[in-house]
Amino acid sequence: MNIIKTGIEGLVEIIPTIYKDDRGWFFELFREDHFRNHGINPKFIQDNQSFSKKGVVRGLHLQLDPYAQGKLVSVISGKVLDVVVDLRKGSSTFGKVHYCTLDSERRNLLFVPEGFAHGFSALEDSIFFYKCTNTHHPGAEIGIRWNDPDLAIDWTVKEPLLSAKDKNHPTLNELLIKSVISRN
Ligand SMILES: Cc1cn([C@H]2C[C@H](O)[C@@H](COP(=O)(O)OP(=O)(O)O[C@H]3O[C@@H](C)C(=O)[C@@H](O)[C@H]3O)O2)c(=O)[nH]c1=O
Repeated sequence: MNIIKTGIEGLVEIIPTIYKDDRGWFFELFREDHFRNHGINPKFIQDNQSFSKKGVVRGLHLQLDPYAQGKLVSVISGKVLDVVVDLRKGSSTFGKVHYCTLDSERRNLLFVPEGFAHGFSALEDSIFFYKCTNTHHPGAEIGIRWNDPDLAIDWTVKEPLLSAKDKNHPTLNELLIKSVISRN
């Protein structure tokens, strides 16, 4: 397992070692001790799976404190473009967007710390799997508009299929003005 730093503190990509033999293959999806060696100590308490048809965009989502969720995200089948935005109060990379393609050949994973908005676009029909450090609290959930002009995220899909909820989120700037999110 190779844990690679991104340009954003605490956000790491994990490249597992895949052991192949005549029966098939094996890999370690999560190792607490390996994460700890990199100064990351997530305590996962919920696992989720979703299936998305090619062209679906889910996001951008986050839960506010005290229900913030760190997420270890991956795909079981298919390929997605995973997108995160650092919205941690006081972060030197506040507002920075990070892209990571997750695919079921490399079986790479992204660990997204608490305080990031998260979303993905399905580049193929994909089963998405993620571990969370907090349980689902709908009352603490907020969303940011997928096509926020300031974030200008390139989801690489032409006409995304979105949930009704995801079509109507405010922009990051609107959330900053209302102090739902603060930079400092
Ligand atoms: C996220 C979630 C949803 N649900 C229910 C609520 C709803 O009826 C149905 C679908 O929910 P959503 O439309 O919010 O699902 P989805 O759009 O897949 O939401 C997810 O998107 C990605 C990008 C994330 O980062 C996740 O944290 C989560 O917000 O599932 C749960 O029961 N538990 C959960 O943990």
